[in-house]
Amino acid sequence: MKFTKGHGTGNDFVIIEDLEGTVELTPSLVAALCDRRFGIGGDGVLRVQPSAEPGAAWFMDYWNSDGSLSEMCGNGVRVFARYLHTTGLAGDVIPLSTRGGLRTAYVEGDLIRVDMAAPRLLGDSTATIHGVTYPGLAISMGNPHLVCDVPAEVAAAVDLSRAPDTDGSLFPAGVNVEFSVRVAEDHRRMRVYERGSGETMSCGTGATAVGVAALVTSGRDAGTVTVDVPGGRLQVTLDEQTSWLAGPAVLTFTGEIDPGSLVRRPG
Ligand SMILES: N[C@@H](CCC[C@H](N)C(=O)O)C(=O)O
Repeated sequence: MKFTKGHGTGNDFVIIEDLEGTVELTPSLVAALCDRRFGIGGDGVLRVQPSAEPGAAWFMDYWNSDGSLSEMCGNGVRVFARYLHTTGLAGDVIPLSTRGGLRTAYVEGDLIRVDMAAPRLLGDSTATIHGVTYPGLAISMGNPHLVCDVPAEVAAAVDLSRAPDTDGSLFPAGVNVEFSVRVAEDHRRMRVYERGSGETMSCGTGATAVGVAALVTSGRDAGTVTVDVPGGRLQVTLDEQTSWLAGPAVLTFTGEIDPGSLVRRPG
């Protein structure tokens, strides 16, 4: 199986081109591919497939590193677009379909900007870690997020080695939790616990949710927010129609792996 590795601000993916629909991806194969010691390593897998949906030539088949599926992945869209552009499968403007709906990526040199669609505000909720409860704002970016505003020292110290406890009735399929720190008026820094992948160096839908939360909690429905993640810097813009995510996306290496050679991690 041929693959390409890529990342967007450190959120890294194994990209598998499957134009004929012949690759049999399973949750256990995805988990084995994403294992950083027993496999290639990655926060998720992006399978490149032709889209059956009108308006998009390509479908981003996104899988989390534990083998679960998600509706959307913002950095995934940017890396997926970089792959399509670099391999000549697409031009500078790339409409693509995801489980969360159509998105369009724009290749602008080193940056890839994505129309992330309009966010949906789902109301207040909480995340609890080691008995401490953090209030947050629930936002759907196609996939579910909970943005908790915290002081810098809390964000630095919070234990994200396991999933925060969250409201199962609001988030029946789990949630991605962002800990957002105010750096300045339109500047946030965040850490994230991603559903299905654990703590990652970046989350594009999460950064977009953080930017949206920063704007709406200050009474605005439009603006641009810089969001720093452990792996770099993203720009989030909200306007009357939609939200936007911009940042770098790079392909790092290619390779070939025999799925049969992947040994299951013991335990
Ligand atoms: N890293 C992604 C989000 C990936 C999906 C997420 N873990 C989920 O299960 O919803 C991003 O860049 O948005």
